[in-house]
Amino acid sequence: MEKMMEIKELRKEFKSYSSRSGLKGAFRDLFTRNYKVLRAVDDISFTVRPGEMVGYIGENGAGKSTSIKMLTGILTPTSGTVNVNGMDPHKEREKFVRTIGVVFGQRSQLWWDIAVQESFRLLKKVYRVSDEAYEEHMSHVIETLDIGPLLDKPVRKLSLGQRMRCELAAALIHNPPLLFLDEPTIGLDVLVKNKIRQFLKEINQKYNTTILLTTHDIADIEALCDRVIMLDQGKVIYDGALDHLKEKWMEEKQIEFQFIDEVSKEELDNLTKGMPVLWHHGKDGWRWTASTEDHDDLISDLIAKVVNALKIKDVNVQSISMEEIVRNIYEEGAVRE
Ligand SMILES: Nc1ncnc2c1ncn2[C@@H]1O[C@H](COP(=O)(O)OP(=O)(O)OP(=O)(O)O)[C@@H](O)[C@H]1O
Repeated sequence: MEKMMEIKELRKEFKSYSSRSGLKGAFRDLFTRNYKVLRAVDDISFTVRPGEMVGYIGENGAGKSTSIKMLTGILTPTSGTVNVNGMDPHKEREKFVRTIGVVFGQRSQLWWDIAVQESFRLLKKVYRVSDEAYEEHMSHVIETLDIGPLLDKPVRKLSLGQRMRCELAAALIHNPPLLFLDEPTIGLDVLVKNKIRQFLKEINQKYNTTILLTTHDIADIEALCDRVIMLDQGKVIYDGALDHLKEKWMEEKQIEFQFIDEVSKEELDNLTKGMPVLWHHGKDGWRWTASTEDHDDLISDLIAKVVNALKIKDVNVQSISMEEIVRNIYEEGAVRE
């Protein structure tokens, strides 16, 4: 099997030093420091084939950025091995960066004060892209992303959506076989989001570009990725098809109750003892959601029990959304078999 990325037992630990109090403590700190070890990435392994679009997701602090930094050669692993596009990203850094494109939503690789076009021209030089290759490839990119009218504007004059489209174009100047995208649609309106998603699909189809996509917007993943890798506390807790996740969780129903009086979780748990129900807190103490299996009898039973015991203002039965599925999985920290 051909591989674009092969990650084995990858680990990154950070040491954080704590200082002791007082003068004596400070004196001791001179000789021996107390430190704690935080394992941000905890022996993760996976492979990615050429042309795959993989959603790389997890809660804040799950270890996504740290692992991507290792995959792009910015950080060295504590242990484990990384092979991306046939190289060790850290050891062969110069050669390596020519073969990848990176978009970090929050950081720009365009120069703030000069026209977008000038940034593109500089990057073209850095990546040693020939005029012909640039013309052929970029005229299409510029057209599809609809950034022609922006090219002579300095980046600082662009809106976020305009800038993100230019960032994407910049990451593609050398037509890399591999793209790392970190929150490429954050803060954008739906139209721009769709345009970017459409564009990513296109380049994936046209050039078989491999894409690793980090996002908190599950709709990005639904639109683009057949596969998701989910991290939690530095570990891979799910690696597989998004559809499969849906199948496992979609059989659920969410029943949202709005109560007249405040209720506690204990009360609700007691009430539905013996039933396959998980209670989640809503926006306030009056709102609770019960997740349960999708059987009519069960749902009627559950509602009947709650309504008999507690005064309710409103009740609402819904199928679970992808966002919620992911949130539930994060909360439980594991994927049910
Ligand atoms: N340079 C560092 N020194 C010490 N701890 C760090 C460092 N970088 C990250 N961490 C810690 O490692 C853990 C993983 O962080 P990381 O940034 O990889 O998470 P993330 O999944 O990318 O989160 P987010 O979605 O917020 O970007 C966190 O607990 C973070 O505080």
